[in-house]
Amino acid sequence: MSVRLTLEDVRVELGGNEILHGISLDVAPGEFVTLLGPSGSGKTTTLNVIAGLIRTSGGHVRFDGEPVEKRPPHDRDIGLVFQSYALFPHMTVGDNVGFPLRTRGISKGRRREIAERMLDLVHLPGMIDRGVRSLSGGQQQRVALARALAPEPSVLLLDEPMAALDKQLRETMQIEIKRIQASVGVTTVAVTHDQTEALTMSDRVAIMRDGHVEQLDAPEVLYRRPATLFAARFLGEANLLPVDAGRLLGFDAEVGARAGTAIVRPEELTLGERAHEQAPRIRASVRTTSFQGTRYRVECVHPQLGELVASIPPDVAPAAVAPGSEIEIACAIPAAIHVLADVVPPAEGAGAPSASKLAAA
Ligand SMILES: Nc1ncnc2c1ncn2[C@@H]1O[C@H](COP(=O)(O)OP(=O)(O)OP(=O)(O)O)[C@@H](O)[C@H]1O
Repeated sequence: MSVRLTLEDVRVELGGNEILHGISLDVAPGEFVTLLGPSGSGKTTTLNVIAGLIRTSGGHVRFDGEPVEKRPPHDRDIGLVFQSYALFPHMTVGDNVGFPLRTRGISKGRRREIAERMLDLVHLPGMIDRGVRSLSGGQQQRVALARALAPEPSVLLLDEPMAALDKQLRETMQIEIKRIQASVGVTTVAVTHDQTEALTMSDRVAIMRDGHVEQLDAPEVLYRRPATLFAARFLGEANLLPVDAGRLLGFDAEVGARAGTAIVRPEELTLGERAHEQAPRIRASVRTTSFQGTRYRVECVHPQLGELVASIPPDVAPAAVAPGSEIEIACAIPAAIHVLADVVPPAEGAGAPSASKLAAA
């Protein structure tokens, strides 16, 4: 039932401007791919192209190799879940879930049967006769998902499905959606600008930037081996440190490239006393420390490297990482640091913040 979804060099023009500049994506049957990127990078436009709601000006959209770009939305066999659930408020839960089956001429009895099965799947058993107005936001979102899945679509599209939920509920629903998607095995593309959400739900994440895909990879690969500075900074925090003549500046340690930018994640830095004797180290002064439950996030400043962020296990004495103190920061395994060869670190690296995280837009 689930299909291979392929976008080949897809271009879109809106209002005289090219918005998508050649998007290529290959989503395997049953795979969950999330489009992640800042506001305006083209995530929603890409999703709308797959749904058939926006016309392409070039390239192809294929389901199992078959071009579908000329097919209207209702002829594409797609399930859609939006941020604003778009449930029919005057209908019962069951009628909402069964709605897409009505237009396919499926009998009332059969619709009820399918709706019951779908409501079990989304963990809302016994809710079939409830009015949707009486449901919480999270429950409404489950109904929207049940409705999208009821016709057994070839492709499921999720557009910021969690945006209207509070943080705790969002985290529960991310795991729930992943569970439901995996059990149904439907090819899925989701849009989000929440990196945790992308990491939690997806088999692979496409980082989008200015109407193109910057990198498409498994979350672990994106985090450990980002292909560009943009990808490194968009997903998680990164200390971007210059590498010159094969050595990591400041730490004076040998790394795996002659010149470029080292992507040093906060957890790759630790307190000197916790590292092995030979680990290269620097002295830095602590600017701010925040306790985050499982780690201390320590922001410090080094005269040559600028601002650095280290993630320290929570069992250190708070005084050891107190703001204003001078600490020793070690880089435990310099050889394991990912270096973008021949990529010049951004100018802000010199004496200014080098640890950066693009705010989720
Ligand atoms: N109908 C339109 N006419 C002209 N430009 C448009 C239209 N719709 C979107 N755009 C532009 O296309 C670009 C991509 O928009 P899109 O909504 O796909 O981005 P996005 O990554 O989903 O952003 P967000 O996270 O804010 O939803 C933006 O610069 C936007 O201004």
